[in-house]
Amino acid sequence: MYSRLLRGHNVNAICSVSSVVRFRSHISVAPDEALEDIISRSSTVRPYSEVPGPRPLPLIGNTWRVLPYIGQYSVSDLARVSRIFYEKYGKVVKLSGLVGRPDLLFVFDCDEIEKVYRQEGPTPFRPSMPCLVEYKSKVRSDFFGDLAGVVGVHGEPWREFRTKVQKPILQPKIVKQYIKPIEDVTNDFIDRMLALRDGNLELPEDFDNEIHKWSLECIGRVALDVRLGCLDAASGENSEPQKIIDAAKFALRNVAVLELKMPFWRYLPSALWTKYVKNMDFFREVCMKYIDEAMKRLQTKDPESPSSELSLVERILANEPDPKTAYILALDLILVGIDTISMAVASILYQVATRPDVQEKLYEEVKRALPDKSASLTAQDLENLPYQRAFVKEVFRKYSTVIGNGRTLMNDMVIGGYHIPKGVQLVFPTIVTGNMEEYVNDASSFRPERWMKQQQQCPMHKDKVHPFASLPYGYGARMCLGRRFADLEIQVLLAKLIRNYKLEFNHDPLDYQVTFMYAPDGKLQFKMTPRDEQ
Ligand code: HEM
Repeated sequence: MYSRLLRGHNVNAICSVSSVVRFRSHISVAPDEALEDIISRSSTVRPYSEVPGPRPLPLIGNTWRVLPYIGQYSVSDLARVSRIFYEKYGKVVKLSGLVGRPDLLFVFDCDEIEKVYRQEGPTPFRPSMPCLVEYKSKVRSDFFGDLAGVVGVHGEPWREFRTKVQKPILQPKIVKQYIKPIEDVTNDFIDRMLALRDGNLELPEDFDNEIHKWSLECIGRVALDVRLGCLDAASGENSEPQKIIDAAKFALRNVAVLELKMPFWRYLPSALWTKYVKNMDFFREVCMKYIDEAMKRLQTKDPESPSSELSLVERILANEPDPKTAYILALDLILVGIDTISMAVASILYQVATRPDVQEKLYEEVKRALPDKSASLTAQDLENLPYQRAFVKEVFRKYSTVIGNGRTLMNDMVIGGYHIPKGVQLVFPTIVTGNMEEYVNDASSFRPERWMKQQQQCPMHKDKVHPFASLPYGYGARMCLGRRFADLEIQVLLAKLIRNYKLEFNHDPLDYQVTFMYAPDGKLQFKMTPRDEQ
């Protein structure tokens, strides 16, 4: 829907007006300020047309660069491409002439990123997933109606929905109540890992799929109070949970392809677009089956049940009479909450297994915090793991699972000394900014200590991290809705695993690649040895 609106927006007209004038550098623009006012008080700001970047070819623009066979970039190379853009063109880079979509503006300047984030209004516009927008607002508008959820929804409808649902999902007091359910699921996952090991104590080649099963089982338990059975021995490739995982992966992993590589679905329904719609229909229907069952169970549940036993859906229903809100929220959470955290965990475990010194420090800390390794975890136990928390932050900084975030400019703005017209889509590539020496001291070293309180840091290093260089969960009103649960799930899994087992990776090092997320590409055949057996 919004991409259609933007298509009509004449970026070039603004450029041509502005190109005759030089503006003053680094002026923020008040939201309702007219272009003429900016022009009249500016003398050094450069016009949009002068922003450097790969030159679009006549007629086919820059889309050819990501086309199969002839293009120089592939979607899986997006992290590398971001780095090349920075090295070749500087801190502000324009990728224009993309079929069916506004220009992309890559911003590698953390002060400018901060400026954009800090002045965004109450309804920030993250330009992700126009294909999902099309699906929710057009193809299946009969189902979604006015309540389209948060993912791919913008403006007032997004704000209204998010306001209704975010309290139980983000309140630390409520989130802590899920430590036990998540620990139960995680214990089953670790048992399954043990059972899956081969004669060399190594996990199977498709271990990343097992991580996906754990994350789906966690969401099912937390959001719907249902155990989906993903971790049962019988859960094979034709099981329903596996189909949910495959459908969610397909939906997210084809976004970049549908947007950058094969954007022609906007004009003619391509085979990939038809498959995307069928896949989303399947995903929606199979999830609805479980959500419906959860709703039916609720009707027979004892109203006196303690609040610690409520699922997220129940908490929403307690304040929101329209059950559709709960349905749509659960769908959104399942859609974006499986692949994101699974790939983050794949990356985190790979870093644990390939950094024995760091793993020993993690182990020493968790042994102190949990002297009885079989005792249940408490919120206080997790509080006592500062190095573990810092370790996760450092993995996110150095190997940013989400390679970048973005915002559509809602008003003209000056960025990096250039006048940028509204409608342009800003990309903040955290995979690059989190590794820039200018913003992070000793950026190439992996040092979790940099995130710890001053007294725990090495006196040799003056640790500085620009607060906008590494934002794994985004920023502001639109920040990740599942971040507290994602963090909790990661912390519980690491504590339970490292307290009891040693992880190794005895194969050729893996390269990181972008699927939807940025994660090690290859077989995660970790060797898992019980600590007591050494
Ligand atoms: C480590 C794992 C995860 C990472 C790195 C991550 C990262 C992100 C980022 C960067 C955004 C965009 C924020 C912004 O625009 O400022 C986002 C949005 C979102 N995330 Fe996550 N996420 C993770 C896990 C999850 C999980 C497990 C769930 C659900 C249970 C989830 C649900 C969402 C939702 C619903 C949004 C859209 C929020 C909105 O637009 O209002 N995420 N996430």
